[in-house]
Amino acid sequence: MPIKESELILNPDGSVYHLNLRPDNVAKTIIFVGDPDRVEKVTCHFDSIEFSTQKREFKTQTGYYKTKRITVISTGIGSDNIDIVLNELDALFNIDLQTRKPKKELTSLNIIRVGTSGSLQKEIPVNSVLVSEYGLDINGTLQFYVTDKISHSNIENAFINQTNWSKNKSNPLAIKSSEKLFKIFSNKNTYKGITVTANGFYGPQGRMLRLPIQDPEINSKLEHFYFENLKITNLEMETSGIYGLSALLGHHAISLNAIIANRPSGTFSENPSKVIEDLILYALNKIVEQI
Ligand SMILES: O=P(O)(O)O[C@H]1O[C@H](CO)[C@@H](O)[C@H]1O
Ligand SMILES: O=c1cc[nH]c(=O)[nH]1
Repeated sequence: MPIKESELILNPDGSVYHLNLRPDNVAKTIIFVGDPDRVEKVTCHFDSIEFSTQKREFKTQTGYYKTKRITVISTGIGSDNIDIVLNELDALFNIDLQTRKPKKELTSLNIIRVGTSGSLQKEIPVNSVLVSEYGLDINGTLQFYVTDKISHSNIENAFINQTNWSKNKSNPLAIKSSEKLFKIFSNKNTYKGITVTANGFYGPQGRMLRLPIQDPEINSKLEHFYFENLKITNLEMETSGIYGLSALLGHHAISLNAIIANRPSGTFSENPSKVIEDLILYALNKIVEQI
């Protein structure tokens, strides 16, 4: 049965609904950034750009960095947007948009997030780079999918017990990064760990301005969480969604975090642009050399 028009929505020009992209606009290696202005901070290093478009917060450019065709797309803020971006990107490659049927031969994408994040460990300072070994979803997006084959219940149960996680919050899901990409992007200078993906920047990341939060001790609990040799290292808003949907759809994903805040010491980078710029170049060169 073809997928109905209300489920897979195409624009009059045949592009997918939110991203405004057609299959030939997108490379198989895709860099995700949050901020639409960060797209050009990546593509300014390209040798050529063949395609650009933007709809809402989703800005896309495709071109060549050295010998490699790469697409850069901004996802905006939050896992709700990741749900849109990953489903529509996957549709571009793995659903025949004419017949509206899934293809028999599926394409696996390489997805590299270049994002910013706040460290939860004193010894992971601002201006460092962290590669997320796991994404821990506390925002509920992945709970709408069937995740039992990709989630790690031993980590999730340890998390619920150690944090005395409220039943009123969505159940956490722990999802592993792509082993292939983790090996490529981590090195002796990068940190690694469990990245918690929250559904907000303030209360959901333990920040209190004027409003009290349900668990004022949550960040200290995250900081002290352990499971075997794993620690929770940082907080941001997209990684677990990218890991979960990529794993379910058969794509490889890795999340690279420029650490711009250190929550236990209360510090913020004096020059966040520099660590992001360095991370962009690091990611581009690894892609060309090893993907
Ligand atoms: O720098 P980006 O990629 O946007 O990532 C982080 O910054 C935003 C919050 O300021 C959230 O999207 C968070 O995940
Ligand atoms: O603390 C931080 C810093 C960047 N992005 C986040 O989501 N949290």
